Amino acid sequence: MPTLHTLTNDSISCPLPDRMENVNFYYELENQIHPTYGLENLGMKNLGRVYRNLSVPQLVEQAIEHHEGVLADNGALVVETGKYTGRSPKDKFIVKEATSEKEIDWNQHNAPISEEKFQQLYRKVLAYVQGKDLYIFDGYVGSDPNCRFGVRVVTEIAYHNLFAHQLFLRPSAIELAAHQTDFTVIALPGLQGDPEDDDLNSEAFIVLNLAKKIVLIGGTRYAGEIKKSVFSMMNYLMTKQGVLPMHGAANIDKHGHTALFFGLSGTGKTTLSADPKRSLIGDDEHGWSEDGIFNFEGGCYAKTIRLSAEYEPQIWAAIQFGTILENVILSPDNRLPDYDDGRLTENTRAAYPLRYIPNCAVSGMGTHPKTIIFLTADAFGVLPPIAKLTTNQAMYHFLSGYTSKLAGTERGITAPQVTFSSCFGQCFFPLSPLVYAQMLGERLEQHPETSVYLINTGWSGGPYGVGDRISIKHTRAMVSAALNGDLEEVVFHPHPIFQVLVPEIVPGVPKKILDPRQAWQDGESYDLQARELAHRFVENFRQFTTASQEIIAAGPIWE
Ligand SMILES: Nc1ncnc2c1ncn2[C@@H]1O[C@H](COP(=O)(O)OP(=O)(O)O)[C@@H](O)[C@H]1O
Ligand SMILES: C=C(OP(=O)(O)O)C(=O)O
Ligand SMILES: [Mn+2]
Repeated sequence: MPTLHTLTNDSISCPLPDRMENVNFYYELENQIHPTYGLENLGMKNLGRVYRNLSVPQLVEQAIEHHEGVLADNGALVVETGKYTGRSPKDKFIVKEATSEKEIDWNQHNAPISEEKFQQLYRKVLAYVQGKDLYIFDGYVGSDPNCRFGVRVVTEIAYHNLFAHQLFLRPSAIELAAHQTDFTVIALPGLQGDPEDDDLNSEAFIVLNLAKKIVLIGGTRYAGEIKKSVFSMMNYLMTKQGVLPMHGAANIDKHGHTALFFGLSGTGKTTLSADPKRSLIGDDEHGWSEDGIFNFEGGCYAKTIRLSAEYEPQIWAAIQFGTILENVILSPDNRLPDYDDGRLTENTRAAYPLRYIPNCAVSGMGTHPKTIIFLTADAFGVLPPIAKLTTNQAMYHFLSGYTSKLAGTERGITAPQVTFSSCFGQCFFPLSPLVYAQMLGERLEQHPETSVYLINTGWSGGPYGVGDRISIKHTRAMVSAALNGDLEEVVFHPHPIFQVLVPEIVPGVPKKILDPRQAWQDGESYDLQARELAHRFVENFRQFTTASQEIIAAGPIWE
């Protein structure tokens, strides 16, 4: 009996014997049975089966058939990513060629690789895929129809294709038939690079070729690399369209007021933007154009460590059939996820489409933001949990990007590590932070009604190890107050060191928490720690030699 998937001779319009002499016919026939969907244009030959835009159930079936994962009792597909359970920034490279050489801000985040080494790696890719089954996802990034790019994601494993299907924008049948690729991601976790021969840092590689519009990923199964390399590509391409690309979440209320939440990984973009009182536009990557803001993606990638139905009910409920759970441990008793188990990593993740969040903004678009929130996880525990920023302070803090890298998201980070990450995500931005900062400045000038807040979702009452992480409950109360106008009548006082404006009261938040000095047992230790952080801010800001005096003066007072 033929299996469901096998085409029989009967299903081919012309029976074989009459066309035996026609060599082309065999090619066509082969192509009908095993279509390659244009992969030969990438130089890929002698492939196995190529699947394009399979449905969610088909991809889940394939993943299970190939032992990539198992189903949890809540319906999610649970996979393990092996050695790499987070992003590996040291393994990311940008090909240095005539154009990128001039445009890219070459620094520790944007490391170069030669064109020659890229070609060599590409030849390895072509050799590696021979005889292999591959999955294609053809879709889009950019929810604004005027600002979208066709993306093709070619993957070796089914769950990576499901990830692309859930995270990016899916085409309708008509769009799929006319799909054009603007850039391509090829993810082959089984292909390991050779650090010496290929000029890499390890066996893992994420190589962006901006000129050829190709991303090569190998040696790592962590799906976040697919998402964030597409983001890096967007952060390069969008500026050319006059769109400010942003590492931030967005949601909108019923009056059409949009809020943006900038923040480095782990600071709370996904958690706080999923708010039952507001419609989620997107949890991670947006563009700000002349018309308003729009999501680049069509799905979310939430952290699930210690996830609770009480504090993150929407994310909890989004974990269902079609969702991918990465590195989450299943309880052997009931096959339900044990979100408290960080045995494989602290960076356990759930990937699901936006529409799994009730009341989401399906268009993925919003108005010009009324409120902008910069999220920071302060491991020193000295920044106020909420403060209002003047425009110059907003520019200062956007360029500084002070926060902590939290455990797990990046390889090698096991405890909060203080960092200054410009634009709250410097590792994803190929151009100089000044380019993005200038675009933000222009927008803030055009929209003077926009309020900007700095919210510390990190520590309070002492540094990491001594103080506690501010509770989600209190942070949510502060976010709500900032978004629903509750703070408009409140009196603000400038912080003596950081100068940012601290509100006297926030409904639902104890006064003691609002003043960070009061939250510490010993005020003098607080002052010392706060001054140390202020010093770091000032030292870090020295790199921005072209920033205006007003912006420089908006930073913390150190002497
Ligand atoms: N006060 C807080 N605000 C936001 N998130 C918090 C807070 N305290 C703890 N968390 C936890 O921190 C993590 C924030 O992660 P996430 O929202 O995914 O960050 P991002 O999307 O910015 O990478 C979640 O695991 C959340 O449960
Ligand atoms: C996927 C990531 O994004 P975030 O943690 O910002 O949600 C990441 O940084 O790897
Ligand atoms: Mn997130």
